[in-house]
Amino acid sequence: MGAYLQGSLFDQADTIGLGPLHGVRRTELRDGAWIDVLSGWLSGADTLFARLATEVPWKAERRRMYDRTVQVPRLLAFYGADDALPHPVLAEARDALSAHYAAELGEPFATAGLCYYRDGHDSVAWHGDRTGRGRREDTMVAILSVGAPRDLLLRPRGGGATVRRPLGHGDLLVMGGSCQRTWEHAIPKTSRTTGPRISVQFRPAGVR
Ligand SMILES: O=C(O)CCC(=O)C(=O)O
Ligand SMILES: [Fe+2]
Repeated sequence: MGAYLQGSLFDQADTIGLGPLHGVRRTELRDGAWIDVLSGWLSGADTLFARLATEVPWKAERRRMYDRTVQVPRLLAFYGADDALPHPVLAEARDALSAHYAAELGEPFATAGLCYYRDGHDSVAWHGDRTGRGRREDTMVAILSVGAPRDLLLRPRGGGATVRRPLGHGDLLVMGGSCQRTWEHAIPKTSRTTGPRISVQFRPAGVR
């Protein structure tokens, strides 16, 4: 609670709305991967966090790990290309991203995956989004983060220095190029006191 209230000092706007995308800054990573970052793209992010936290039909999933099933350490929701998103600003965000990256991506963002990290025990382990075409082809995954910041870590698959970007309060990070094939990303657990965070990942059709 303390951390969440402290966080909200950074974003006291009540009105939920998106800024322009032209301030996005690209960082080239090795091996044909890159990330684009825009801090505070969405204003009213803490208000949106509260709406999503209560209104999204969150699912706690279990996954098979070798010979046992384990609880996935975050809550999940998935919206396919034809599903209505849980807040109109998310459709606006998806469409703005599709327009901004149209020439480079060659197709629109279509689906939205949502993750809810309730506290520092929630996390996502090192992975690439490689279930679909991201395994073979360059693509993009755009992440909009609301609520308290958590560190997104990226590291090259072949070994090398880790890149760390704290994301929360309406920040945008886009992973592009070969990022899902040649790099991995994670949201590590943290023992620091941290408020809850929700991330929204926009992906083209056939990328997971
Ligand atoms: O929460 C995030 O920012 C990352 C989530 C993620 O990597 C995924 O769901 O594939
Ligand atoms: Fe991912």
